[in-house]
Amino acid sequence: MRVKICGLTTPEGVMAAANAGAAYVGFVFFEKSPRNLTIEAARALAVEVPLGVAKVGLFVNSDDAFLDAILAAVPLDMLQLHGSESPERVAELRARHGLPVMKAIGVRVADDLEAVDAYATVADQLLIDAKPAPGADLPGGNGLAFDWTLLQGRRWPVPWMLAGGLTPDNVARACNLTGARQVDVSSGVESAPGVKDADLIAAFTRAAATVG
Ligand SMILES: O=C(O)c1ccccc1N[C@@H]1O[C@H](COP(=O)(O)O)[C@@H](O)[C@H]1O
Repeated sequence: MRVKICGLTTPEGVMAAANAGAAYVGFVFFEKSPRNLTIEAARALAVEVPLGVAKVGLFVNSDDAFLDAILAAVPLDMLQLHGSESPERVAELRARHGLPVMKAIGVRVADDLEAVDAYATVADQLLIDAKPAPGADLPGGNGLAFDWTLLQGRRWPVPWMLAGGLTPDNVARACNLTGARQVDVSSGVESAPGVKDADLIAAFTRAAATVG
């Protein structure tokens, strides 16, 4: 089981994630998020991440200038695209930056899964998240789960991660229901929006590790 702890904002949070065995740490570059980082803050965190833990940058419909500025300063290992980027834009960014790209797709009903196939041919990984409520400020990071049974029997040709409303209490059940072998969490390991809790991070990775 591989765990991504997203929305880290402090060195303590980064170390809590690494010590708990996270395979990925996520840094958010989206102004509306309570987890948004400046370039300087992100760089200071990224250089402290232990070797072997992948540093993922989360972007929402970012333009080239913004991505260029971040990537010139912050040593990221993967791009997470969490907006309405088209399959063509995913392919373009993957080629332009030479980094693996993980495309997030929001799901509320079975029909939402139709979009996944188009991205499976251009992205290195897929992230299946809950679709936010209409008018929500954030396209993710809302602590909102979806009906996990929608994923039963689904297979894609690239690795995928499950996200959306995961917590230490529900992550094992979510994985057992969906077959997920990678999970991403933000709100579920926080004591308040944007404030990561080391005990919840450890509890989350422990719970994920119980999945057979
Ligand atoms: O974490 C954020 O602030 C965020 C902002 C904009 C888009 C996505 C964001 N987070 C991602 O959302 C999912 C689910 O998060 P949660 O566990 O339900 O809070 C996850 O993939 C985060 O990486």
